[in-house]
Amino acid sequence: MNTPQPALHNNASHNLPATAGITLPTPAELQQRLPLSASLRQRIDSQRQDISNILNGQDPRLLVVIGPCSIHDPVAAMDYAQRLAELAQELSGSMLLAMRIYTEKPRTTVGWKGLLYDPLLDGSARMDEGLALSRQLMLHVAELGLPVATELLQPLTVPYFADLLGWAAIGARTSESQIHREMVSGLAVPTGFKNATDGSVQVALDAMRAAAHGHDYMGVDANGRVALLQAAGNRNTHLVLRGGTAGSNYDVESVRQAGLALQQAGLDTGIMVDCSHANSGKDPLRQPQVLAEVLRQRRDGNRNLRAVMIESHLLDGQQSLDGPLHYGISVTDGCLGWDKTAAMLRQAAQLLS
Ligand SMILES: O=C[C@H](O)[C@H](O)COP(=O)(O)O
Ligand SMILES: C=C(OP(=O)(O)O)C(=O)O
Repeated sequence: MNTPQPALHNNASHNLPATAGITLPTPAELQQRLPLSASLRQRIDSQRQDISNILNGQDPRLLVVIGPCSIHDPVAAMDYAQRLAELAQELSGSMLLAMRIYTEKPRTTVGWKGLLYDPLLDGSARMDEGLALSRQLMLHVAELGLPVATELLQPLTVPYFADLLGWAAIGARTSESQIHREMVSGLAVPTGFKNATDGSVQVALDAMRAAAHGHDYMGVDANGRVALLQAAGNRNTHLVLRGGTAGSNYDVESVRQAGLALQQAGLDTGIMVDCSHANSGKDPLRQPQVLAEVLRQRRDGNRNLRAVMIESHLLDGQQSLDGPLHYGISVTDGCLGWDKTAAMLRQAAQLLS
C-alpha cells in the first residue's frame, strides 16, 4: 500500500514555476573568502559609535551619508571612494562622511535591482558574483577608512555583510514591513528608517519603536540554515525625512512636526534629511539647495537636524542601462557630480565651523 502524501504541499502544480537556479555561498563561506580583520572590526565599531554620538547629539558634527544611488561599476565606485576618503579627512572637524554602497535597489514596479542581484547588468542574475562583489567593495571602502552605508532590503543578505556596515537604511518602501523591523531589532548598526513614499512619518516612528523591541523571527544563520533568530532590540535608530508624493518635508514646519512626533513617541534621536528623492523632486542638482536649507535651520537653532543624505557620483545625472554605458554616471536615480559635490561639502563645512 502506498503511503498517503500530504495533498497540497508536495504538489508542485499548486505553485507558480519559480525554479531553483545556482546555489549561493553561505554567509560563513563568503566571510571566510573575504574576511574582516580584527583591526578593521575595531575601526568599524568606533565608526558606529561616532555615528551614534552624532545622532544622539553628543557630537556636534553633521553626519553625511553620500554616494551613488546604486553601484553598478565597482571600479568607478572605488574611484569615487578614494576621492571621498580624502575629502572626509579634510572636513572631519565639522562633518563625518559615510559612503553609500547600495547594491540592492527597491523598485517602484520593475527595473534593475542592483549589483547584488544582477552584477553583469544583463539580466543573467549572477547573485553568487553579486554577493561576493558587494562584500568585496564594502571591505575595500571600509579599508579606506570610510564608514559603509547601505540600504538593507532582502533580509537573507544581512548576514553576508552586516559586519562591515557603519550605518544602514530601511527604505521608504519597506519601513512599514514587520520583517524589516524585526531584522533591524537584531542589528548592532545605527539605522535610519525613511518616511513612507506617501510622506507618512508615522510609519517610520512605528518602525523605530518596533525595532527597539526584542523579536523572535525567522532568518538564516551564518551557515545558511533557516533558523529562529532572537534579537534583543535596537534602540540605535532614527528618522529619515525623504519627502513623499505630496512634496518635500525638509521645511521648518515639517521638521518641527517631525521633532514633536518623535518627542511624543518617546524617541530621543536626531533627524536625517534626505536631500534627494522627493525632497529634491528627483532633480539631483537641487540637492545643494536642500542642504543649504538644512544648514540654515541648524544655524537658526534646530538641534534635531543632525544628518543628511546625498546622492552623488563622479558625473552629474543618470543614464539608461540600454545604451552604451558612460563611466561614472548613475544607472538609477540621477546624482550630483563629484566637482559640485566637493564644492558643496567644502562650503557646508565652512558654514558649520
Ligand atoms: O533610489 C532609487 C529609486 O528612487 C528607488 O529605487 C525607486 O526607483 P524606481 O521608482 O525607479 O523604481
Ligand atoms: C531607494 C532609496 O530611497 P527611498 O527609499 O527614499 O526611495 C535610496 O535612498 O536609494
